[in-house]
Amino acid sequence: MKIALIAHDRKKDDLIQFVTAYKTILEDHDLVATGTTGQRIIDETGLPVTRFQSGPLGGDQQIGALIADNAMDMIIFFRDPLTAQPHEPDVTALIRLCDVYQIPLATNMGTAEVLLKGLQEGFIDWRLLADRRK
Ligand SMILES: O=C(CO)COP(=O)(O)O
Repeated sequence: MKIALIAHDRKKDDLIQFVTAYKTILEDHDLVATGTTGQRIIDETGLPVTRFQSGPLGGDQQIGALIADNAMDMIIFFRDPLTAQPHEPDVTALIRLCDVYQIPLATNMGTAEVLLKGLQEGFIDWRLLADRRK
């Protein structure tokens, strides 16, 4: 499965903690991330990650484009609900595309845990039936 990992600045420590805790699940999958988040995951967990642009520079939109191409299976996006983001429209657009294309999306650690445990149990296997371009 192709999984996107994204965190706003004040949530990056939480995401690193989460990725470290679930490394044994995540290492079996194809990971992508926005720029700064991806670099921290690489540096601090050793997992291979394909990095896109930083969020404010278009990274959310690049990941959204993969959703529209049916090339993304799950989004884990630890948003900061208490800080205004300069690229809020991009964040909203990414979340909207998850809803347009029925892509599992977690915006906090509680839901992310459920999604990864569901992934491990095969609950997301229906994505394998999707018509994939990549
Ligand atoms: O801003 C982000 C998501 O909207 C995350 O971008 P970075 O991973 O580059 O900090």
